[in-house]
Amino acid sequence: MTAQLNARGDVAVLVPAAGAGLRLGPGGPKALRLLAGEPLLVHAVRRVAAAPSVRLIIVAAPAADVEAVRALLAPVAPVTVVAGGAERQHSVAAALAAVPEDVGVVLVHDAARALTPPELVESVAAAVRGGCAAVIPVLPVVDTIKEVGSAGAEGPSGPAEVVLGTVDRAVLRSVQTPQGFRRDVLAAAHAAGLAAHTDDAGMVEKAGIPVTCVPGSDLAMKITRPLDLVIAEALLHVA
Ligand SMILES: Nc1ccn([C@@H]2O[C@H](COP(=O)(O)OP(=O)(O)OP(=O)(O)O)[C@@H](O)[C@H]2O)c(=O)n1
Ligand SMILES: C[C@](O)(CO)[C@H](O)COP(=O)(O)O
Repeated sequence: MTAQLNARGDVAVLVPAAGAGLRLGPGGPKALRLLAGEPLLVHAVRRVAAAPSVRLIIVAAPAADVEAVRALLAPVAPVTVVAGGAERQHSVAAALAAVPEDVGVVLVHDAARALTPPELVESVAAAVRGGCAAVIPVLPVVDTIKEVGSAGAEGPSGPAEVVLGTVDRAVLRSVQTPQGFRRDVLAAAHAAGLAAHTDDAGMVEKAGIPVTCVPGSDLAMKITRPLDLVIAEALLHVA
């Protein structure tokens, strides 16, 4: 039975939280690493649960930690916890399988984006409700972006790279979560068994479905590397 948060909400939020966090360094699964004394997953779920549209939350936890994550989240919000998979998209598929048939809007949100404000959850959900099949929050790219290739020779720190070209950043966007979908659209993309993708919108896009952008939030940064934890701690007073 799927735990309900708010019976009047129309949105299920899937929270993939089963990643190892290799880029963050040693210290166990990333979603359980502490930020100001609380696991990232607790920060993330608390903010998702504060969004009025959210009827239920399904967390994909590391398989060995399912019971521990249930106990951890019980005081935070009513959530359903399932075992995640080897890749992010397997974790999302496991959580999607637990969504009841009568939920029409499904959001997928990284536990690693622990400070994402409830307002962003609402704006993505509203865009799906307003008729968009798939919705992603985006930010402009702030650095100059180069395409590189191998120079075919060894440099001081491994194979040397050379610049092949400069990409027009005006047409590029940095993509965040939550990503929102009509439930049938997300389910069809996962059922199609597409090749590996780093985000769900990529799977939907490959299926030929239009993906709509809405403004993202600096607070929805992904905690990926050690410096990101320091930045997130500094942001806590505004997030
Ligand atoms: N098998 C996986 C891999 C990732 N994730 C989740 O997907 C989100 C985004 O992934 P990322 O930030 O890249 O996390 P990790 O895969 O844990 O990081 P790394 O690549 O550094 O190991 C995270 O909330 C992570 O827990 C997941 O549920 N299952
Ligand atoms: C889904 C995502 O957060 C969009 O930016 C991102 O692709 C997930 O991170 P990963 O490092 O690619 O797994």
